[in-house]
Amino acid sequence: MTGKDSIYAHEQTVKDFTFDQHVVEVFPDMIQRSVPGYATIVSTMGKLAGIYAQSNSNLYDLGCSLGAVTLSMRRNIAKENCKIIAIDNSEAMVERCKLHLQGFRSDVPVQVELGDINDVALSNASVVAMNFTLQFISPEQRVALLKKIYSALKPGGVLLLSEKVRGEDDFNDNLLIDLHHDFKRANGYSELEISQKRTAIENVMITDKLSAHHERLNSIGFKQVQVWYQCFNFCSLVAVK
Ligand SMILES: Nc1ncnc2c1ncn2[C@@H]1O[C@H](C[S@+](CC[C@H]([NH3+])C(=O)[O-])CC(=O)[O-])[C@@H](O)[C@H]1O
Ligand SMILES: O=C(O)C(=O)Cc1ccccc1
Repeated sequence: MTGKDSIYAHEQTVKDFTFDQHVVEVFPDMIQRSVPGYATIVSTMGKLAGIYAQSNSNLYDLGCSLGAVTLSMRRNIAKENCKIIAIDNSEAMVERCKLHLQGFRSDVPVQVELGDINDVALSNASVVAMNFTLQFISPEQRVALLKKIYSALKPGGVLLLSEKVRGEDDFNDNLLIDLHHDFKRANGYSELEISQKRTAIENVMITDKLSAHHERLNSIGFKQVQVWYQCFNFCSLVAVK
């Protein structure tokens, strides 16, 4: 059903990256070959959701794409009366996500919604997952979104946040970028693909330093902020209310 990512294989006038139908068609291959440890991150976010899920609460997957984290969380929820709400603002993603989820059975209800996570209301949450989504939110909207998430979380609830990060200084940023590009080369991406993709995401994906994530989450009120995964510039952390 889905194919190999060759979106930037041919020289082109590179436009800003969007999550359109072409991207949907190759998304599983793209993310797997672009994010070191993606499968581990998704499965571990499911396990963490299983640990932190509370009975009679909502679990959110914000920027759900094809629902990988939703499926992983759903496999691990053992508490009663939990509901997963998966939200994405790409119509193409949401449509494919709904089809994808129909292929699996579970007693945990899932609601897939088309919406901008900056605008949707969140409530009664024990788990909020954002797997590589915050980096696509404009920097000036990030604090407001994280405050909204914090308010929606029940005591003891968690934010599961994965992000591509900027190195702490220029030298280390370039080191992480070089190591990531080696990873992409090893996964079959050409120099042209790597460089054109970099141009495409330049204006739409603004990364923060890991230290900035810590500072922002602490200042919003999260009690424990723990990085549980890092490979090159890809991190995942758990922040408890
Ligand atoms: N304002 C917004 N509102 C809602 N969705 C948004 C917004 N901005 C971007 N998105 C959505 O966030 C997703 C980011 S991909 C997440 C991978 C997934 N979590 C996974 O575990 O496979 C990461 C990547 O491809 O780098 C896309 O589907 C966007 O449409
Ligand atoms: O494709 C890349 O090289 C990226 O760095 C983009 C990216 C970042 C985080 C998750 C998925 C894709």
